[in-house]
Amino acid sequence: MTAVVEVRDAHVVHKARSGGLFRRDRVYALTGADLSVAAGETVGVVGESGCGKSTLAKVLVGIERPVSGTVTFGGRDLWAMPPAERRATVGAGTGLVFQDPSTALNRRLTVRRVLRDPLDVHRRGTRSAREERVRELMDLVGLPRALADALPGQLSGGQRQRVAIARALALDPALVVADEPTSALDVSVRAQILNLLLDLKERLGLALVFVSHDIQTVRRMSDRVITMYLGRIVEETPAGRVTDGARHPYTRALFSATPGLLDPVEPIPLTGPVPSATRPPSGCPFRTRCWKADEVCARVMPDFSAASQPGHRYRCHHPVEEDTSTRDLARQEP
Ligand SMILES: Nc1ncnc2c1ncn2[C@@H]1O[C@H](COP(=O)(O)OP(=O)(O)OP(=O)(O)O)[C@@H](O)[C@H]1O
Repeated sequence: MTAVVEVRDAHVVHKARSGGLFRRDRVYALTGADLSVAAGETVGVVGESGCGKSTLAKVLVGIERPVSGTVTFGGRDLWAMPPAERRATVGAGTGLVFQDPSTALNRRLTVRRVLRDPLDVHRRGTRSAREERVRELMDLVGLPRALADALPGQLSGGQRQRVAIARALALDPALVVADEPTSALDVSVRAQILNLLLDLKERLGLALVFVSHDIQTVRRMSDRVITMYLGRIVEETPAGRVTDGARHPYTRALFSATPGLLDPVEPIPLTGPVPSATRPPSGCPFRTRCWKADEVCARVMPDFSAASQPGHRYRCHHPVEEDTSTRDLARQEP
């Protein structure tokens, strides 16, 4: 499968926000990330708060520049392009759907204006072709055309998120990144928005990256699941295997703690806090909370190993045996 977007060995480092202990503290938001996403596939990204999910999302759509590493879009190095070309490539080639449509949409612009804006900026077609495209986009996301002149404040939360999705699709992007697209919505409309995203991915052949705290939803939505911990991708698992086939102890623990599994598994408790991203532990970052860690884990960050299934890889010195039930894992001494 040809990759729509490919990230290689990407590092993102921030200056710590004020309030950090030291003014020169650095936050290691993304460390050595490798990921590629192909047309027609959904890649889910999971991990606890602050592990770098949104940073990875921003790197994928070219709004965060890694301090090192490459981002290749449609086979071309994004950050080697002249700025105007990069803006055009990113603007037309990618769409980003944010968590909260109330803040992502300008309150003073009608639905029509919101959807026309990217078409105007990128000078797509004639005036009447743009009007036609607005109608097409509204149909695509299931918004009644009668709402074209409504302001965001006159819409429901679900309708606002449909507008945001339509705007992300306006220029026919190859890649859509949805960062927590349903967490600000009423539970009753979440499933509709998720189904809409999946349906659009199928119909338009999109590469879809789906970031969420809601692990169950990620599992259901995705073909592949990326597990992140303290800025690092620690496992990439075919979605059907994450509950009982994942090899990284952290992925197992994360998914075992998910309520609502069809086949409930014994929860593996995640003990202790996530260490600070300004001072990540040496070696494997998960070692301070891992029941399998030894002195090798404290010294060496493991490389990726391939699991028996294609598309499944993990970074761990002491991986969980394949298809071990979490019941057995939970019985092991921490
Ligand atoms: N602009 C910034 N300046 C300083 N630190 C930042 C900045 N943006 C992100 N960070 C830090 O980088 C790390 C990764 O943040 P990121 O938002 O990518 O995590 P996340 O997994 O998306 O978190 P959440 O699930 O809470 O949204 C965190 O420690 C965060 O505090």
